[in-house]
Amino acid sequence: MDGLQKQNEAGKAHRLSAEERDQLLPNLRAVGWNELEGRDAIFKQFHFKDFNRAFGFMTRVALQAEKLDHHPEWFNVYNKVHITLSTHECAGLSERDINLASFIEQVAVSMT
Ligand SMILES: C[C@H](O)[C@H](O)[C@H]1CNC2=NC(N)=NC(=O)C2=N1
Repeated sequence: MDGLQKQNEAGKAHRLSAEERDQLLPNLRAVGWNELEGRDAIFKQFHFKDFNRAFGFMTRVALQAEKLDHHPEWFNVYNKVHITLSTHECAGLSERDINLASFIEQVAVSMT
């Protein structure tokens, strides 16, 4: 299945409404995700024990990102991984970002 088919199946992404944000963001805020200023995106910094853990985490996230056809913007130095999530298609935060962030949290918990 190609990216376009997957996107059509998933439907077109829409920017989350204020009500959707009120419902979906508190859980992520509680575990350290924050909205960026000046851009409709969410951001979190992860710290691992060492590079092996950080890169193992990134590998697992990368495989899922490819499956979802939704990819993180990220930055890694040694044991730190900084992640920004946003949706190009709607130029802002969509449910796809919330879903990927939730998956990332599960992986992070299993790596620490
Ligand atoms: C053509 C391709 O399906 C799109 O560009 C996908 C790929 N990965 C993506 N990742 C993210 N974070 N946002 C997107 O809108 C997005 N779109």
